[in-house]
Amino acid sequence: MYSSLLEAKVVILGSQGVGKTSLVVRYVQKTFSLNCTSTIGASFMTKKLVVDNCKVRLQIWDTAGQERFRSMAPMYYRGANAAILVYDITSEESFRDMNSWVEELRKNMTGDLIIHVVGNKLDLASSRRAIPLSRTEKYVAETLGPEFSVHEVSAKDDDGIEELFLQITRKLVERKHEIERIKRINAENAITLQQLEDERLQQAQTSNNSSVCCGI
Ligand SMILES: Nc1nc2c(ncn2[C@@H]2O[C@H](COP(=O)(O)OP(=O)(O)OP(=O)(O)O)[C@@H](O)[C@H]2O)c(=O)[nH]1
Repeated sequence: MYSSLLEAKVVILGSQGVGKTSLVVRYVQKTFSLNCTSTIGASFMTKKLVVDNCKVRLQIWDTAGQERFRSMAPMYYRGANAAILVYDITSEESFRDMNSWVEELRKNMTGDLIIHVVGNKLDLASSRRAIPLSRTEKYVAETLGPEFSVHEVSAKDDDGIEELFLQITRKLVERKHEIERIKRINAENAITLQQLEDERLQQAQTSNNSSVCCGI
């Protein structure tokens, strides 16, 4: 018997071609393709799992890495409980880009956001590695602090992906009460905003009606 259900939002960010879609598809559908099409805007997949006696439903948002979609990203990371920042271990540029995501999230999100930095394409490490793991670990420790985690994974070889999502889910379950409290506040705020909007529309209608009366 499970104690409860936790619904949480996880967003995947990173530059074009680092393997964000491949990572999500590998985790949720257990498949991999070398011929993925580039993501347009964003899409999401759902994954259900049980961790520490808690049923969890992860809503995983896969965002587009192309520069032309960058300005849309806040729409997708808003309300996220965890973010996976992906770079490609064979690409210096994608590593630098990951840093810009860190800065953007720090500016726009609260400290509650769980952030995991992920170097993908570990299967290419022996032939084409450009970013040593020690460099990422140093960067994360100095920039984000010791509570942030670093992983190297391969969507192609299904290496490290289950472990990545398991670690994130464990943290989400630990913070379950806080996540539910924030959700309740957001829902209440949404109701208040709706009430304000209804009142505004009602007032506008009343004044329209009265101006019609005056005009007669
Ligand atoms: N060797 C190797 N190739 C990978 C791996 N993951 C993804 N790829 C390949 O990298 C390319 C890009 O993968 P995608 O998953 O589309 O990358 P993305 O980050 O979602 O790209 P955008 O949607 O354009 O942002 C594809 O050809 C994948 O097959 C991996 O772990 N190893």
